[in-house]
Amino acid sequence: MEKIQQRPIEIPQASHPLAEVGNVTKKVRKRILLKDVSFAVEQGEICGLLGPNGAGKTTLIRVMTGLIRPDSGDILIGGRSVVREREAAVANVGAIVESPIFFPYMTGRENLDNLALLHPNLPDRKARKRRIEEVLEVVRMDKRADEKVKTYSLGMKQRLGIAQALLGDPQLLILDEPANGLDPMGIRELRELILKLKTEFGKTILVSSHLLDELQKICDRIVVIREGEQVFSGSREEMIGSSGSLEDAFVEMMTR
Ligand SMILES: Nc1ncnc2c1ncn2[C@@H]1O[C@H](COP(=O)(O)OP(=O)(O)OP(=O)(O)O)[C@@H](O)[C@H]1O
Repeated sequence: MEKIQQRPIEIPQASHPLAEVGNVTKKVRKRILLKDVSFAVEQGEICGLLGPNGAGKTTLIRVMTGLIRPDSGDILIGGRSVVREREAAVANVGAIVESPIFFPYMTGRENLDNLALLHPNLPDRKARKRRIEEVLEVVRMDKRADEKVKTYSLGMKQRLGIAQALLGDPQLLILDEPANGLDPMGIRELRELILKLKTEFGKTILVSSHLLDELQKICDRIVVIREGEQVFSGSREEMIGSSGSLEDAFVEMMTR
């Protein structure tokens, strides 16, 4: 039988990459949603994913979390292939893709209890209970955990979403537009939480947002996509360059 020749996947070199996106292409019917996207996120970094509406950010996140398969290319998380060994690769990922969904008539703790049942590394009740208390404390929801989710503010729901993403103690957190709809206090709390997850808990975080001021405050690395194509990947300083701010650099990049 003739062997199918596969193009080698070119993964950019970084010193300790935790997530490596290599030549990812995704099509739906004839439409190309992602075209040859490649970048790496190093251990302990916060990477901002930017792009105008419809650029393909959520699609990329869905591919990275194994929710949809790329047509070509692959993603390695901690060296495991999302395409070939999906379960092992995504065991190391916690994500909020679009809005986190909870049962509104159950309390925050009850919702986490339900979700913790799905985690292979939380096999017994005692381990689940301990982990739920830990994550509630990390996101500062421990005092409100016994109230029904329907009474929570959007900021509290987002924090509970992050608690859910942390249940399996993943190295990589992927947050798709977590600041959407939050008020200034909620945005500040979210920023402090994301920075705490990096500095105190050593998490690596990929976060998409349209709030460029926020991304400028928290990100080490920036990836920009437009119409499915990666137009930039580099440090925050390289992106800002002489523009003065991430917003100015982004607008210049989009209007070039
Ligand atoms: N299953 C699908 N079938 C066809 N088109 C799709 C599908 N999923 C996404 N798209 C299209 O792909 C493009 C990229 O969508 P995506 O949601 O990834 O963009 P985005 O960068 O996250 O946008 P936004 O900033 O508005 O959230 C959009 O034009 C969208 O309509």
